[in-house]
Amino acid sequence: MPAPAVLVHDLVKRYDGRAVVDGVSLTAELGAITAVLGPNGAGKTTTVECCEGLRSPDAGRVEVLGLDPLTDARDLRPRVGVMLQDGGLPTGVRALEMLRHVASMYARPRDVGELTERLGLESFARTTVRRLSGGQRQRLALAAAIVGRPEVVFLDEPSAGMDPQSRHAVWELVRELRAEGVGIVLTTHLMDEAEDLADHVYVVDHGKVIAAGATRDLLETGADGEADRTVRFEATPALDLGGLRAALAGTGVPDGVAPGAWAIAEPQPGSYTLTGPADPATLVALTTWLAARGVLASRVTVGRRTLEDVFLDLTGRHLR
Ligand SMILES: Nc1ncnc2c1ncn2[C@@H]1O[C@H](COP(=O)(O)OP(=O)(O)OP(=O)(O)O)[C@@H](O)[C@H]1O
Repeated sequence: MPAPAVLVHDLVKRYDGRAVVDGVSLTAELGAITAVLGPNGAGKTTTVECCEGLRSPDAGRVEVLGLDPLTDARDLRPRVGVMLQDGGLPTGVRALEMLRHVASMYARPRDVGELTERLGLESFARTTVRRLSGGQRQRLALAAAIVGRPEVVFLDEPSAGMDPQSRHAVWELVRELRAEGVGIVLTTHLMDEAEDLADHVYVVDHGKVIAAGATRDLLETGADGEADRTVRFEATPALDLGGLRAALAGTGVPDGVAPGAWAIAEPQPGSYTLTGPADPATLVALTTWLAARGVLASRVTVGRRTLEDVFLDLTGRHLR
């Protein structure tokens, strides 16, 4: 069996005695998109930089294509593409010149013209890197990361600062790389980016993996491991949750259930979750109770978690 694209086992990285990566383990396969999702400062970039050979771990093991990013750096260089968060590009050269130069360093580069068109680089091809906008720099950095046909690509916040059109062009290209068998690891704090793109997600918080799995499983499984039937809705803040709990008693199972069977929470002002034996009568009871108070709920969903919900359920905090 070929080695996975990336294998991280019990990685620890400390700065000034503080573990900013604290025992992270993850596997990213070839031909798949793996997202490392978490809020700012969670340790995503540090983890990925250890995989890129840019930082040395304090403990744990990191392998890329079965090799050590530090001691096998020379072997890995032509096989791995890296897009750094700040672009990491030389600033004095023109955009297209730089891309051509990078392409010339590889044995079998992609067609620079085609890549330029796909990522909309023509409009700033002759502009020096220093004068590019953040989004333009990101697109150029992506082109430079993949022009050498790498087997593994690391993308750190790939669509940060991009307009929606560029973002979709980037996502499209990333999906194509996957279809070609490339292993893609991306860090992001954008839950829609992870949901739309990733086959596997690792949710990281305070240097630890707090949830991991196939994206679909994470979204469909509740905190208790059963199929998620949590009812979520938004409405005016500070509703009387005791009153709502009483109204819901008697819905949910044929013989009725005790009020205590429902866990009702308002994790953020105006955002509510009802966890319990949801059935069709639950929604009737909920909306009837709200209507009696003149409250119009929005975003009423049943069992449709987003990655934001996953994070909120686990930490009680929003991702951003
Ligand atoms: N060279 C460094 N020296 C000291 N602390 C650092 C260094 N690099 C990162 N940190 C700290 O480590 C923590 C994790 O940073 P990291 O960049 O890995 O997080 P992140 O999840 O990628 O966040 P972001 O999305 O903001 O980049 C942060 O608290 C950061 O301030």
